[in-house]
Amino acid sequence: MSNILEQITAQTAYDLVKRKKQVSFADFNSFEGFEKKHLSFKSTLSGTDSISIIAEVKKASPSKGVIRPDFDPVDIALRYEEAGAAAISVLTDKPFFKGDLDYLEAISKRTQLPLLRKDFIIDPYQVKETRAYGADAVLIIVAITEGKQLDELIHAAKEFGLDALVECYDQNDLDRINFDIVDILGVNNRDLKNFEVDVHRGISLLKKAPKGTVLVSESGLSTGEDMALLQKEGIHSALIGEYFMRQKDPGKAVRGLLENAKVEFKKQYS
Ligand SMILES: O=P(O)(O)OC[C@@H](O)[C@@H](O)c1c[nH]c2ccccc12
Repeated sequence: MSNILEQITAQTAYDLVKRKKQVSFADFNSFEGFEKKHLSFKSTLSGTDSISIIAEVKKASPSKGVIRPDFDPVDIALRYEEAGAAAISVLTDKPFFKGDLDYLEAISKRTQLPLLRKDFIIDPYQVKETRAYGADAVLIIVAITEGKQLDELIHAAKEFGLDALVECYDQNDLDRINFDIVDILGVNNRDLKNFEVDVHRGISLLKKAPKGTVLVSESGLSTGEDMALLQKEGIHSALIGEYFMRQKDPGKAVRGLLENAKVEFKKQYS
């Protein structure tokens, strides 16, 4: 793995040493997130026949720089909720995505939707932290883990009452997943070596998961055609950030996309 993920993971490991000194593992027990009732990320994604949208709150990305200069995370999340998003993903990585754990906490106090923490998780400390700041689910990226670390993180998620969205890029990643303990699979359509997006590659990988797995197509999605195609292929959910973040009203964009998805599905597949 020689790409941006390596750089981000190295930075994360470095920052973690400092953070652990500021707040200990045990300190998290008194955080408000532990009092919040857990919302099921998994069932919200798979509860309907039509595609569900995980709408992402993301100010910047390594490939695009600042995407949304005028960034009010709580306002964006509330607009997503009102527009019919199924769940909300919140970037918390600071150095590369200009995210913040405080955004996650602030959003968790205002929305009724399940929240996914999007970060580079390499240590059970971060899993507990995810719950402490009010999330319901955590993203676990297979490619930044080694050996037993992957299963340890998935077990930590269960221990702290979180759903785990386990993310793959390729067959290698997929082969490392133990589907006895993983029930939500994400495939990133974006190749992190050259940032190219291929939705079809993502779909074929997702379809290799065992029956009953909740399937999430991630990245580079923006059209009703994309949504209709995913729905036809039996993919439960689409994770979308940049497209919404570039629209003046991200809520209106979610509503529009859900409507276009229906129109396209009818037009092409029924
Ligand atoms: O903004 P996009 O292209 O709609 O993509 C959203 C999401 O899939 C992307 O942010 C993402 C997918 N996997 C990640 C892992 C870490 C950080 C970010 C991501």
